[in-house]
Amino acid sequence: MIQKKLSECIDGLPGFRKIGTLDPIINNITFDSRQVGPHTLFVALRGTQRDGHDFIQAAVSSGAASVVCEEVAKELTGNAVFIVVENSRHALGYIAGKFYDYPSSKLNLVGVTGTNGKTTIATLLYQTARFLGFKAGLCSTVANYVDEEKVEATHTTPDILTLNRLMYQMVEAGCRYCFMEVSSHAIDQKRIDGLFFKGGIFTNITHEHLDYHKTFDEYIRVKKSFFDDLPSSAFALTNLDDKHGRVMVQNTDASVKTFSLREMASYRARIIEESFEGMQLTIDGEEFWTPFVGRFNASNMLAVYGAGCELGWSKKDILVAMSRLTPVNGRFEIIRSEEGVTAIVDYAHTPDALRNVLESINHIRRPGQTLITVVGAGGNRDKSKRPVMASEAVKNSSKVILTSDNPRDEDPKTILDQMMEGVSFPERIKVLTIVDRKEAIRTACSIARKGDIVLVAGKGHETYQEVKGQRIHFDDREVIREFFEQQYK
Ligand SMILES: CC(=O)N[C@H]1[C@@H](OP(=O)(O)OP(=O)(O)OC[C@H]2O[C@@H](n3ccc(=O)[nH]c3=O)[C@H](O)[C@@H]2O)O[C@H](CO)[C@@H](O)[C@@H]1O[C@H](C)C(=O)N[C@@H](C)C(=O)N[C@H](CCC(=O)O)C(=O)O
Ligand SMILES: Nc1ncnc2c1ncn2[C@@H]1O[C@H](COP(=O)(O)OP(=O)(O)OP(=O)(O)O)[C@@H](O)[C@H]1O
Ligand SMILES: N[C@H](CCC[C@H](N)C(=O)O)C(=O)O
Ligand SMILES: [Mg+2]
Repeated sequence: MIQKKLSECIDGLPGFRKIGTLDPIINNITFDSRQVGPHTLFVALRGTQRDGHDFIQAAVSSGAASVVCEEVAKELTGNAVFIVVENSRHALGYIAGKFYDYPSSKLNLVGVTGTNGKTTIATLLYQTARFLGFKAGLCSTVANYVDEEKVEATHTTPDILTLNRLMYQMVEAGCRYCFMEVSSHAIDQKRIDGLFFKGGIFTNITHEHLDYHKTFDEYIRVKKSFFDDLPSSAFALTNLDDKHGRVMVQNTDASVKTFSLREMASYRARIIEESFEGMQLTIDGEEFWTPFVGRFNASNMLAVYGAGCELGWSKKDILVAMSRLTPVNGRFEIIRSEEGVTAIVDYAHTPDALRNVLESINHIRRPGQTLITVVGAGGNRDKSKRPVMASEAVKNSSKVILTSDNPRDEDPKTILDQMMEGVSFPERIKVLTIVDRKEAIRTACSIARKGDIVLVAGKGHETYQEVKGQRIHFDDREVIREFFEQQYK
């Protein structure tokens, strides 16, 4: 167990005011009053729903040894030592690093940001590093890994305490590398404050999370601030095929490197051949086969290659490793029926991802093969993407079944109505709405004939459906397999 004196935890913290004379032992840090016990340092954060300052008394009553906060209420009772700071979130990042002895500085930490492709790139980098014989860690939407030990993920980017704890474990396990997704929520909420990055990768930025960021400009500003804050010792690898690729790195001190499938760049690739089995690519003049499908995945592969080169790995070794990579859970996962139907489960939950996946399928499918798309949109999330996702689905598919994703606290029927608003009247003939996702998937599979393709989009690796605060077991792949097996009997 880590134990430190409070003075060690806050040593060097800029501009704090201490109230109290004691220097208690700290063996736990939390920002949740419900997790407080003796020797705990409680950090009060102002959140989106609640204000942690309202729980200071509860934390102190539960025995908190110290409280970091932005203001202290006069009527508080107890004998905790107060550390008053200007910004508690920033202080938390600093203290978390200090408490765990800055594990990120002992790893080569690479952060991947962008609307789509983060999980894919971070996971493939982790796989590549391990293939090359290095111990490595991963922080991703699907799962976290401390070398080969899996740690369940709750967020795309965990909070800063969890991150430091995971990285501390990675260092203890002998890891040299850590690959992590950096979500825009995490940047905004300072969940990555105080981390030492060796590199940053930008994938793309398109419509997403406007419920949180309000405007696209603000979403861009937040993503860009990740690169603005990178040190000069880091690399910033950006995608020139995205309209905002150059803007992202225009104010960074990091060494800027670029990748592109279209124009001159530090790292370039070309697709030679594509099928549902994979792609033949050339990268840096070397030809190789990858089991991934779609132009967007060629871009992801190139980012992996570029980052590997920036980390000093041998080009040949990277390419050998990359040809052996295995697909990422729930990303373009193919399930074939005995009847000759191809079902594809994919995590596309943004308009751009959906368009990309559909375009990739359309590029490969032959005339006569019908494409049936099953898709929904999450509740308690960006409402403005709903009609756009429906419109993309209808534009690029033969038939569409609109259904529920994770409705969360919303009425699933209302979400479907909002999706329908993106479908013009003449096109509505192509669309069915079925609220029950299982029924929607089964209907799509039963309409499909030999050679047809069913795309089930939005939930990918997820093994649950979130309805009114409850997670009910649900797995798109299970539903498809079960249907295909019954059909064959
Ligand atoms: C909107 C959002 O991002 N919320 C995240 C945020 O919560 P918050 O700061 O708003 O918390 P809050 O509920 O307002 O509470 C404020 C403070 O009071 C404290 N509190 C509260 C109650 C109490 O009794 N005692 C107490 O101390 C809370 O612990 C918190 O510190 O910080 C929490 C701790 O890190 C997160 O768990 C929480 O994620 C929620 C569950 C969530 O759904 N987040 C999603 C949107 C998210 O973060 N997604 C991104 C990107 C997804 C992508 O890949 O596109 C991700 O990185 O996963
Ligand atoms: N480079 C890319 N450009 C556009 N779309 C992509 C790209 N890579 C993957 N996708 C699409 O986006 C979906 C999500 O991919 P991935 O999980 O890698 O993204 P992510 O950025 O981690 O998403 P999240 O924000 O939910 O964590 C994939 O299932 C695929 O449909
Ligand atoms: N990280 C994204 C995932 C969305 C996945 C989709 N299935 C949904 O629930 O909307 C979010 O939390 O917004
Ligand atoms: Mg992800």
